[in-house]
Amino acid sequence: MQILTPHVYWAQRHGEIYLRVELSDAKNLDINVQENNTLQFRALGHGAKGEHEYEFSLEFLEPVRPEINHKSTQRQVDIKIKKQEERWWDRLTLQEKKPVFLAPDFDRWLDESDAEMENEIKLYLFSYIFSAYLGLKRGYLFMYNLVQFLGFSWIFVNMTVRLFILGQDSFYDTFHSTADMMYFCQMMAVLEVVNPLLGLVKTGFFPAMIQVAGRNTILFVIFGSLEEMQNRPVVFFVFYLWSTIEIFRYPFYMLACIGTEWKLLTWLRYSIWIPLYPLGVIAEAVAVIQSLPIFDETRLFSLPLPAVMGQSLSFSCILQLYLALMFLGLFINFRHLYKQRRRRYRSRKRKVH
Ligand SMILES: CCCCCCCCCCCCC[C@@H](O)CC(=O)SCCNC(=O)CCNC(=O)[C@H](O)C(C)(C)COP(=O)(O)OP(=O)(O)OC[C@H]1O[C@@H](n2cnc3c(N)ncnc32)[C@H](O)[C@@H]1OP(=O)(O)O
Repeated sequence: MQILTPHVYWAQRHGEIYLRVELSDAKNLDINVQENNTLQFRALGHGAKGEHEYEFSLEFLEPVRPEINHKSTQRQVDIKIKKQEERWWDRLTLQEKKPVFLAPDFDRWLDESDAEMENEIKLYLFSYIFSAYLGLKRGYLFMYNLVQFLGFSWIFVNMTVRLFILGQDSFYDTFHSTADMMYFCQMMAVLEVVNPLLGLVKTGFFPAMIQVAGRNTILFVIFGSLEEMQNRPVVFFVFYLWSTIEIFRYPFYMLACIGTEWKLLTWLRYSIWIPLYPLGVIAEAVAVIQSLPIFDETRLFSLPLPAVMGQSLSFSCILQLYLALMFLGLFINFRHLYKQRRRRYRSRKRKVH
């Protein structure tokens, strides 16, 4: 079979070369850049001389990257090649005389200043979109933190006022007076697991997951589903410890969203977890332990077992396993928060010197 050369049209930008090969329904494409910076093209297709094998080679003026992007359509083969260095070329090939099969692709053609203008427009658009994204992200995070701050502040103030007015009696109806708001805040807190997954915040996924899953187990499974637990003093201690940290953490994040920092607030965010976290886990553990006999008695959430193994597995067995997990979770998050604290104060010291 006779080997022919197709018509090839070219255009460039600062970073890439575009080739349009006039071959319809091209098959068996073999396109590569060889070590001598030469593009080798071979394909079977329908060109100016009908259905044939067509081939050509082009030695480029300057080095190009070996990887090639190409697409064969019913009408043509489009090839995109990246230049090794982003620079405008005076011509396409090393040889000064233009190969006869090669011509400018006027559909894509731009001269150097037009290409620069195109780059500037792209850059402008990119920075516009990027700053719009940053604005949206900041707005969303600010609103999220504000809503959580207001929610937890409401819980904290409500509990504090009731404690002052009713004294120890307030321990017994914490759940009925604050549970709706706590449900709302803790459901919203699921976004704290989603945010790092979407790359919106730098928080680690696992520490956030442990925090949210841990609290929601206590709130929805232990307190929410067992009426017998709802008027116990342990609810007061759990809710009070949770809201105490959050009324400092969320305003700290809000200020970070607008690029501000209050030293005292930062210190509180990165310090009060040291006593609060272990106390929180102890309070949560007490709640779990108190719920065990209730789950045994009511058989709520018990898992049916095959007849040979007995009637059913009490949910309290799963909660006993969860108790061990809680201390593992405490260890992981304590270490995480300790590292965050060190990172924060070490980087501050470095900036001062
Ligand atoms: C795998 C299955 C697990 C199953 C779970 C079973 C185990 C259960 C164990 C449960 C134990 C939990 C007990 C707990 O519930 C008890 C208590 O809470 S008691 C009260 C005391 N608690 C605390 O002090 C913990 C408070 N919580 C947290 O601090 C966070 O939730 C935590 C994820 C633990 C850590 O926070 P983070 O990693 O986010 O640290 P940073 O604050 O330093 O943030 C890092 C950077 O991200 C930016 N960021 C983060 N979030 C936001 C936001 N919402 N808006 C804006 N910016 C945000 C932040 O500014 C930092 O940026 P930069 O580094 O630039 O400063």
